[in-house]
Amino acid sequence: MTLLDISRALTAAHPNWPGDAPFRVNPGARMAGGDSVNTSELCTSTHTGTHVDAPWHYDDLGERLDAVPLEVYVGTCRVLSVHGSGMIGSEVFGTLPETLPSRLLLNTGQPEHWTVFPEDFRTLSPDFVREVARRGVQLIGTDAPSVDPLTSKTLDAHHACQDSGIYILEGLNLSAVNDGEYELLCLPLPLVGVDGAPARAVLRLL
Ligand SMILES: Nc1ccccc1C(=O)C[C@H](N)C(=O)O
Ligand SMILES: [Zn+2]
Ligand SMILES: [Zn+2]
Repeated sequence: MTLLDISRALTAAHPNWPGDAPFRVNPGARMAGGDSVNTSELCTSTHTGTHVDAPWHYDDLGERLDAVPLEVYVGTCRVLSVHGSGMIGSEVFGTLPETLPSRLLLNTGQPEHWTVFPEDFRTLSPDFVREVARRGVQLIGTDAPSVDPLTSKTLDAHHACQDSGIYILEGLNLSAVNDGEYELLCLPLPLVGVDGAPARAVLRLL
């Protein structure tokens, strides 16, 4: 079985959403220092690297992560390249079939590694979100750090997703993936009561 890892490697140098707590793996016990094992202490924003958003991230009355069914993140998906700049809108509808699998992963051309946080990335127009929902999508994934622009305060694409019954997966690494249909296996950390969580996401060839 071949698995394509589409998660971002989390290194000490992984850049963060501006203002969030920096990603850190601090040393705990060290065998080199006489301890019986090696351990580490993890410090991370829930929105670092490849991660899912729970609706509570952008809606104070929205579901927390533990209320989101895992089935959302596992199953057939389509990977679609939408390289370019600015908002993704109605111009891509013509290239899409009338019926889409439940999961749509957007390859906007982000590189495998971020050395600095990409402040200018492709985002989604609410019209795009509503139209792919109509065609059957229930999860949108993107290789960008967000579905809305960095400075957005209204988070229109996030809310359009919630209104259309679509969940959100962000910060994928699709740099080595061809367009097509795959099985997505994405499992967020089992954190309770939170707004989102880092996830390991892989694609299985169908
Ligand atoms: N940490 C933040 C602080 C302020 C504003 C947004 C964020 C985000 O994490 C955005 C994000 N990755 C998103 O879910 O779209
Ligand atoms: Zn997020
Ligand atoms: Zn988001």
